[in-house]
Amino acid sequence: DGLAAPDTAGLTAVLRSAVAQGAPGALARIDDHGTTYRTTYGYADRGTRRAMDAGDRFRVGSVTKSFSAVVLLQLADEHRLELDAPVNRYLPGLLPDDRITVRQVLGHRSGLYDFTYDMFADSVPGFEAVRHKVFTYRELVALSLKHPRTNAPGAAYSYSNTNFVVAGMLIEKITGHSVRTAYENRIFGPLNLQDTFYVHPDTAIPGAHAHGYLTPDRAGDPLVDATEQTVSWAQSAGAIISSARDLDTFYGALLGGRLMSAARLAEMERMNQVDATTAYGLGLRRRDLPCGVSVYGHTGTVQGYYTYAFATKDGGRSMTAVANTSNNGEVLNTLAGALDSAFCGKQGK
Ligand SMILES: CC1(C)S[C@@H]2[C@H](NC(=O)CCCC[C@H](NC(=O)C[NH3+])C(=O)[O-])C(=O)N2[C@H]1C(=O)[O-]
Repeated sequence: DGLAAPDTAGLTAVLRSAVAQGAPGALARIDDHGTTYRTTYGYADRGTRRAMDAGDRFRVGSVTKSFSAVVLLQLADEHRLELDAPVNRYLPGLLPDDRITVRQVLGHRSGLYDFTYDMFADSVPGFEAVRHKVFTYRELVALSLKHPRTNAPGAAYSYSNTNFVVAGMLIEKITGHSVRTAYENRIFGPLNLQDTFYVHPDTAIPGAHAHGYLTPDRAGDPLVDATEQTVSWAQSAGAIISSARDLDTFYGALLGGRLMSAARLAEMERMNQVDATTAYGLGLRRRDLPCGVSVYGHTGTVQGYYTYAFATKDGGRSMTAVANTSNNGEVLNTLAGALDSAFCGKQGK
């Protein structure tokens, strides 16, 4: 594939910087055509001072959106769903505009307002108010519909968690099962993702895991251990738990064409430009790196955890990097450097 060898020293330096900027710890794993690189820095648990381990499980946040999109694209392959059909064909009366289609929802082009803007305007109080709450999908959609749409259906890209709450409703309506069952039967099981779980509404992360620490809005206030939460505000938009090994396996299999037909994968990868270096398809981001390599995957931000999980277009090389803090823009930006180290090598410097 002509890629430069991964710059593992550079990758470790990225993690060290993230810790210097406020993350208690960080981890990264590269799977490159059968060769695995692992690196960690700092702590998984500030209380016990346990060191971060590359095998630690964590909350993946919006990386969940790729899993939800895969299930719906598989249903399209099975002729049980049409991407250009109105959402309201499958969920009559749910949305106030019959023109909003499944494809627009999966591409963040529906115009549905993102209810998390209000929910997390004040980061710590907003989190504490919902960390143990259990929402129904309809309650979350109702929070969105209190606001006008951000754009006419299909007219613009406007990222919104509401879209992937609707995706979860579509999965449950069309399959007749919970999203948990759909994820397990269609992705977790077939790919043997032994570190990957959908435990909503339980709050515990099974097995060895990194604690996640929410950075408060006010400088100097203490970090908040956000590890235990239902993530019910996100569910099919952000509640999956996984590991770097499993996310590398998932995006390697997805981009390697093992989870859906080539035609559906091409639709997932049909991108709308978001800014100079990123684009969005259907539950999938593309990031264009300085060395000319484009990688495909998703980012995740959930209280306590930042995730980058990306792979080359053929799935031959994948990388997952995680810092166990959130609400810290410096750390989020620094962690993006893991992509350059993993896919551009030393030339990425
Ligand atoms: C588009 C994103 C960045 S936001 C979206 C989703 N995460 C959320 O919607 C959580 C937002 C609040 C998280 C919280 N921030 C605040 O409370 C700020 N007041 C924090 O940092 O812990 C996810 O994950 N996506 C990211 C993605 O897709 O990369």
